[in-house]
Amino acid sequence: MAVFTPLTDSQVETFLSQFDAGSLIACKGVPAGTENSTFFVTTDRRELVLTLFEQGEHEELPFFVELLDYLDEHRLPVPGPLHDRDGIALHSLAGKPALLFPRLPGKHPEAPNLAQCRALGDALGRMHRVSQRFPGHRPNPRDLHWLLPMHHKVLAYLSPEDQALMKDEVEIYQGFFGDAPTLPQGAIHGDLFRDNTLFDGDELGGLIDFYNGCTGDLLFDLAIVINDWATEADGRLDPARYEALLGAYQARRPLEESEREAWPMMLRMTALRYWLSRLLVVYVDPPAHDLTPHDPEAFRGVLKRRIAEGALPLLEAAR
Ligand SMILES: Nc1ncnc2c1ncn2[C@@H]1O[C@H](COP(=O)(O)OP(=O)(O)OP(=O)(O)O)[C@@H](O)[C@H]1O
Ligand SMILES: N[C@@H](CCO)C(=O)O
Repeated sequence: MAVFTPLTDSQVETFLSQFDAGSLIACKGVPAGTENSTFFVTTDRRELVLTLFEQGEHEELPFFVELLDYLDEHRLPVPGPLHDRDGIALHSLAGKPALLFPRLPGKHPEAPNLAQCRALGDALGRMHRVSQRFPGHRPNPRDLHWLLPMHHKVLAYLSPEDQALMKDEVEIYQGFFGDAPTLPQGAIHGDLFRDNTLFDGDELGGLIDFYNGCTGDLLFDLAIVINDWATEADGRLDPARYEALLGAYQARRPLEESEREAWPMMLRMTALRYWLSRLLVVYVDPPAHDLTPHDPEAFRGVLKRRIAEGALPLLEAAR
């Protein structure tokens, strides 16, 4: 159930007629996704994805279009939005902002193998190389500046032990990142979980769902990826997936010394970022629809592991 706004064929036909993308054969709502209405659209020329933006800050949509255009121009595997005959990508449909994308091949990897981890590390490394020159700007909405005020909102729902854990951690990040040198900056995906990628076998079909995209620490993106892609259900890092992903990443963009120093702390901070965002969904701001929220406990577990065990060693870049 991720069609919050149903569309008629005639609405979609009129919408499509503005683009050079062929005429409508079929339009089917996509059940996955929790935030936007997504449709798979088949025309006589190609397969497309139509997204209606149901929530979020619509004034930020031009940033996402610019970012996807930029990455697409640099040959990254992302769905570059289609522009109409006047060069405009962002439209309105059924009263909602709408974008049309190419449909990328593949499905989300549930248990990624090493080849898939290498492919993802390679793509993210390439993306971060070019994204450092991306001219757009959108401050990271989920960095330490967000953790500081937001963690107070969930404390009342936590056990005394978890309250202490969360408060202590946020204080440690403040001390650490407050004194640390600025880390390499650029445009980041901001939520590159397995379900925001598509794989056709071992081949990466694409990175999707850039609506957490922003500019900030590149290392933040990489830590989110490791905490999802190279982590067991009990929060433990999987050494083989960790090395495959980081080796491929660093072959494209070797980490700088400042990043290597910040790495264990960044893994902790991004684990807490998801523990907190998931707690907020469960207790503070539940969505109107009845989809099962993601489990906050999983990221509490990741955080506790990272605190107890640190990061695995960061090998030198494979050259
Ligand atoms: N360009 C694309 N090519 C192929 N499939 C796509 C594309 N964009 C989206 N999808 C499919 O549609 C689903 C929902 O899209 P998306 O993740 O953008 O929605 P969402 O509502 O923002 O979801 P989320 O809960 O992940 O934030 C994806 O899981 C994927 O299966
Ligand atoms: N990737 C997020 C949900 C979408 O923002 C999570 O796993 O909590």
